[in-house]
Amino acid sequence: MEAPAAPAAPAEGSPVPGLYHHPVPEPDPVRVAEVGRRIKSWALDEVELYPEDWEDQFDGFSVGRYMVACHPDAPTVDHLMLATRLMVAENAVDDCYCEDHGGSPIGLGGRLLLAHTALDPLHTTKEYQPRWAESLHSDAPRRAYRSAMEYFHGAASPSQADRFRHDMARLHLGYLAEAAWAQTDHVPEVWEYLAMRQFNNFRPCPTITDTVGGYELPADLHAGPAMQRVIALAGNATTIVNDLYSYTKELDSPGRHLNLPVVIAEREGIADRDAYMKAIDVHNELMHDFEAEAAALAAACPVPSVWRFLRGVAVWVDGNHYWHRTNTYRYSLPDFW
Ligand SMILES: CC(C)=CCC/C(C)=C(\C)COP(=O)(O)OP(=O)(O)O
Repeated sequence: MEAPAAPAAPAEGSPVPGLYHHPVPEPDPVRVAEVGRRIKSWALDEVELYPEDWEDQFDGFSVGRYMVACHPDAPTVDHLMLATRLMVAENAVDDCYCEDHGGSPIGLGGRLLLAHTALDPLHTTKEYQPRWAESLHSDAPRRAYRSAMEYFHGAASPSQADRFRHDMARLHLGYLAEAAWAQTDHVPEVWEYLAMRQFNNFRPCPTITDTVGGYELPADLHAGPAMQRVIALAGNATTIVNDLYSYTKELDSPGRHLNLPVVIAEREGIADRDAYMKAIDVHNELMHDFEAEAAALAAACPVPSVWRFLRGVAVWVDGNHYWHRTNTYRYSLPDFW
């Protein structure tokens, strides 16, 4: 039995002015602490995720607060841990293969494909199978994906696991397009950037909301075009939130890092501030469309698992905004107001 939550002190951080969003209740501090304790033990003892000197960054990521805010309906901390391990593993791949911690666009396709086999296993001959199995222990991203997926399989149905693998393949495709453009120093048109970011996207996180909530949205209801549109709009809004909150972090990082305001400024020839404001408008339109389409789907399909899933996605969207707003260790707003 979990102890009742003490009232949490409100977290700091200001929202992007003019950004359409919904505030969320402060995440249960007892759950946040327990998820934080368990994820550290998993990262250090089970998958040897990071060296000691990355500990501050791991703590600064505040993944416990993130996942508790995004999944308030998780029946237990074990359910929350499914999402938390995957979130940490996804960020390990992004950091170690693509970005901050030794990542590079060069050779990314090979690294991502081999890591993807930790989620979608190789089926091959007896001679080659053991070499592949060993490879899953050979670096931190693969150890993390392998272990997080093993736990996920313990709770997800086959179709929920397959949905997740499909979303991860989409994510890896998005990473590859971003890397290809970085290699050739290409700035895409705004719509092309938005297409890339629909794949290099938070989508794999909200779409596990039913597994984390301990129920299942049946595969055919997930696959319907109206549900697919709702999920895509939600994923796109959450990902533009990341572009807006991480704008200054990305400007400070070496080289040119594409994000929506940067691409709008460059391709539409407008000032940085105006481009940032336009990116806010893009986000707000996506959010309004997401909410309108989700409401229409809920009205057209009065099935309890559909309603709960749509609510779970909406709550994930709000929790994601909360985490970006309050993560002042990682993000700060530009001086545009
Ligand atoms: C957790 C997950 C599935 C992430 C995949 C996509 C991703 C890394 C983001 C949407 C975050 O984008 P970015 O790499 O730009 O993040 P930071 O700005 O470094 O926080």
